[in-house]
Amino acid sequence: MVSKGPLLRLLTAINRRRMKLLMGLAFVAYVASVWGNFVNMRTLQENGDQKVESKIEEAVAPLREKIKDLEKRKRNVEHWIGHENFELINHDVVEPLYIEVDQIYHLASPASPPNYMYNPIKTLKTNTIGTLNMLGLAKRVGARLLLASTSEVYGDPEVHPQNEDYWGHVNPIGPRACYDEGKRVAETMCYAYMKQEGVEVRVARIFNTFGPRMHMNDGRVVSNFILQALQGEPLTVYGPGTQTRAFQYVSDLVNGLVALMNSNVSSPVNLGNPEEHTILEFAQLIKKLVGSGSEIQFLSEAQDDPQKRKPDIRKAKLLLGWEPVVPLEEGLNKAIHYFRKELEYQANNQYIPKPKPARMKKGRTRHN
Ligand SMILES: O=c1ccn([C@@H]2O[C@H](COP(=O)(O)OP(=O)(O)O[C@H]3OC[C@@H](O)[C@H](O)[C@H]3O)[C@@H](O)[C@H]2O)c(=O)[nH]1
Repeated sequence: MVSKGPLLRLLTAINRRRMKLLMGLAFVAYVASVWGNFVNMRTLQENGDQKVESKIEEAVAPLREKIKDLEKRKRNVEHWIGHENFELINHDVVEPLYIEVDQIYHLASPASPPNYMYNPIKTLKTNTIGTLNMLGLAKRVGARLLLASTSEVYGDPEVHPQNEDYWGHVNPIGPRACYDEGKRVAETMCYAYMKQEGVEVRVARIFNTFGPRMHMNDGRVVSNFILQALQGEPLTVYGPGTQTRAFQYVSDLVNGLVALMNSNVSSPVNLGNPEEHTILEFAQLIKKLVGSGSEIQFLSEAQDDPQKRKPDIRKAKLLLGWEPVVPLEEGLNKAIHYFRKELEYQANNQYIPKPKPARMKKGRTRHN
């Protein structure tokens, strides 16, 4: 999810050859995580079905779907492919990377709770070994590194709204810990490299963000509710829906990341929209904007789900001159439009297994 404006402005401002590699690296994150999921899926399918020959076709079908997912993710950057200053590199940040860059936007990591919990060890490796590799690269080539940290470093907060001085309230062995603690130690690594090696670091604590080009299976609340509302399915609220979140539109986030990268602020900065809603209010708003007759269904509460979250963005306003400008409903309408198109795209590009030909046995047709 990128906004053309600030990135293109940036392209012209910085050495073109090196910038090209930076752009590639920025997308490594996302390609690596999709690729990781693809490989996991392949391993699971191979292990689960190897004994039963007749099940192979069945096992391969979801894999084919996954390959299509990978292609779909490539659609997120297709408008950049062919641009003279853009290069897409397929690389897992858990492995060292040797390239020449000026700036590194280190965005690698799944960010959706069901995705980062799906393979917690890989989430930990990406945020720990991956961050060490990116810091090592920054040190070697003298690049500045921006870490995409998260509001989840505040855990289930006891301070509201959350400002950057708050140390957080995280369960270190809970289901979210792979991400929360992974990002916390990633921040620690940034400041160790800054103090010991003089690496220039920027740390953005990103609050809930949404927008076009999210994955249909992302699993976070915005995409879930919109897709459910568009398909007339119940909107699944976890727990009573009294927990709160504040959602920012993706272009605001991108502007904030670019402003932070090019600032002289090395301490962590919250980037988020402080307009806070309960999840139940949010479900009702999405139903209204979609014009959907879907029910609201209450499911059991997610373990360690933060009960309140709202960014204090005074620091970003003061030091970066940044604040979100896209109103929630305007952003949601853009996301609704995108997901409507994605559903149409999916309907027209589905993998449909070929029907098996009917076999003849003793003169009569047998259907399998
Ligand atoms: O279908 C759903 C999905 C989610 N929810 C609830 O909606 C709230 C928001 O859930 P999301 O999964 O969208 O995201 P969370 O706020 O839990 O985590 C996010 O925090 C900020 C970022 O760093 C990450 O994008 C992500 O970890 C939670 O209370 C969750 O329980 C539902 O009620 N129904």
